[in-house]
Amino acid sequence: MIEAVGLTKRYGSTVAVNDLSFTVKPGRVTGFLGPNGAGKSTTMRMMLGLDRPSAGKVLIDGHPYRELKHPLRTVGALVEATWVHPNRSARAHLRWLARSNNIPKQRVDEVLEVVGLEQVANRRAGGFSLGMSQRLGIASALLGDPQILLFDEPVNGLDPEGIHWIRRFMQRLAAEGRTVFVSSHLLSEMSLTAEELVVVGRGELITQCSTEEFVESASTASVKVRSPQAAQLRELITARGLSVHDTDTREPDALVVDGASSDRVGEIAAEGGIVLHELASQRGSLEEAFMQLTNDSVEYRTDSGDPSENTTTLTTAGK
Ligand SMILES: Nc1ncnc2c1ncn2[C@@H]1O[C@H](COP(=O)(O)OP(=O)(O)OP(=O)(O)O)[C@@H](O)[C@H]1O
Repeated sequence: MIEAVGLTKRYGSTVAVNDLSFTVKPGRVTGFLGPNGAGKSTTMRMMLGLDRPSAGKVLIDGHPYRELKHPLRTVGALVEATWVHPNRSARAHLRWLARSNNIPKQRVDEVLEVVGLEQVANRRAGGFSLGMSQRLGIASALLGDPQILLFDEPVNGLDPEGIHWIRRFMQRLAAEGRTVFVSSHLLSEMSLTAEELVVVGRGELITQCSTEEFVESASTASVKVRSPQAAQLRELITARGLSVHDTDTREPDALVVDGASSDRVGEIAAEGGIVLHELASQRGSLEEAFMQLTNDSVEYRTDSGDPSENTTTLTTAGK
């Protein structure tokens, strides 16, 4: 389990992470979702003891990373492109890593097999594709057989097959009972990968909830309806307090009703004896709605008044 408690990181006047508290539980993939610059990498670096919090703490199974007796056996991470000597083979790289961490040599072949690199294990890692390098990075993270795994934007730059593989692989690790925490700036990607989400915007927590709940709240529901009696239908719907507008293409016989189900619109039409030619639920773009949510929910406010106070605070509006 990972616990962030009041985690804060300031770089001069920039507040990269502000009073962030959340919990990541084992047995499921938890997505760490936020637009670029939201503070995800900074948070992950603090989790791994690579950066020191300005305030607050992160506990890994109850301990700060720096106090872990066997860090590699507790947490595995893929946080940035793994450095590999280009002339070294994947196997040699992993053996070197295992040796320097007192991990038995046979574990190297196990992890090579788990990530599907056994066929290319003796090839120079310098000639690996991005997808293969990611697999090698994951093999390194798995060397110590850790129960906790952190991945920072693992699918960036991968082709669809590579993305699919990583997604399935993370789900498999979670199904084995591990704690899997993975960052992304794409809600569409996280909605396919993660069961639980920790959502951040400009360093602050927006929400922690199930992916299903978040997708539901982030996407705007509307209904498109086409009728030869559109004007009459518009009146009936408006009279019931619902908001109606034209379609983007301004079709004369079509209307869009916001925030209503197709059932409700169909019932209203039936009550008025109105003929319908089309009745279709529509979902706004998930990504657009998410950007809106994360942009709207936080705003930067530089404290004025006291010039000695060189901090930027973040205010959460509309929580
Ligand atoms: N070493 C640093 N010095 C100064 N500012 C930093 C440093 N590292 C991060 N920041 C700032 O902190 C904020 C959060 O950055 P961070 O990289 O953690 O975000 P992110 O959510 O991981 O975004 P991305 O997906 O773009 O990497 C940004 O405004 C960034 O410019």
